[in-house]
Amino acid sequence: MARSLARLVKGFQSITALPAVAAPACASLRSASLRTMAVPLPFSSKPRDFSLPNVSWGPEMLRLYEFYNNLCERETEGAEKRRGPWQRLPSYNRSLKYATGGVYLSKIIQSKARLFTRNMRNPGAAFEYVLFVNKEEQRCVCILQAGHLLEGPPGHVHGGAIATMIDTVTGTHASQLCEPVMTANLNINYRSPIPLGSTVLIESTLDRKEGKKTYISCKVTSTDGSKLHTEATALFVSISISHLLLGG
Ligand SMILES: CCCCCCCCCCCCCCCC(=O)SCCNC(=O)CCNC(=O)[C@H](O)C(C)(C)COP(=O)(O)OP(=O)(O)OC[C@H]1O[C@@H](n2cnc3c(N)ncnc32)[C@H](O)[C@@H]1OP(=O)(O)O
Repeated sequence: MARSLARLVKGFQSITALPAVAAPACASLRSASLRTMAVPLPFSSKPRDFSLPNVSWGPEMLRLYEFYNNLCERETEGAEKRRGPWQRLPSYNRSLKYATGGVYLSKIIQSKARLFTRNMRNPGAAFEYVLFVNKEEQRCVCILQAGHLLEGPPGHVHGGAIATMIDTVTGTHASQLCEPVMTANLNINYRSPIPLGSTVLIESTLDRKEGKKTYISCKVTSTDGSKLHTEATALFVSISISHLLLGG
């Protein structure tokens, strides 16, 4: 048990320590790099980074991706590239594979476990999103393109899917500030429906930290900011990895 705990902690550390990175800009995406980044090699040993553009991304998703991706690099006077204020967060669809030898879950469950928001094989069918974090401003921005399988009310995104994305964005933001954390409380006000297939912005800001507690606010808007779709507040509580293993 102690050995598997150590393996799990090491695994989680390696996942959360994965560097946030800037990716190539969109101009080149339409050509060679889109092909190489979007389509995972069938037998690649590298995990696929789901936050990179793929063929399903529409023009608005690509435009915003390019906008924030450009902010990930700052050009100095000597035309040198330096790290900018924003960082793109890579996103993978499984954590257990890299985290543990599998003591507390059956091998079958463990081998099949996938991150809820990254479990669709068809690009564009459900959650297409990329997160950028600005550590100086303690802000996080997610660009979401909501696919046709997320329908709730006819032609619009399901409230549970919106809640999932808010939890994902605020949770990722909180774990950037003080990892690991779990959602203790999530309050959501749905203000206007999100059309299926549309691209929206999900912005998360740190309200305050009090010991083990991290309070975060979040809003979902149209990409030009003119329409407020959803507002939320969330509380995250810092946990130890054994909390997950021993069932809280
Ligand atoms: C792990 C790393 C993975 C990395 C891989 C990356 C993967 C890619 C990222 C994707 C990101 C997805 C992010 C999804 C994040 C989830 O969805 S998590 C899943 C949903 N959440 C849960 O299942 C949590 C279930 N609840 C629990 O486990 C426990 O209740 C909690 C939340 C950990 C709290 O534990 P606890 O023992 O009650 O904590 P305790 O020390 O008693 O309380 C601490 C403080 O919090 C307060 N508090 C606790 N609960 C509440 C509450 N509900 N309301 C108000 N206050 C509360 C207490 O009053 C206390 O306050 P103070 O007395 O200190 O002032």
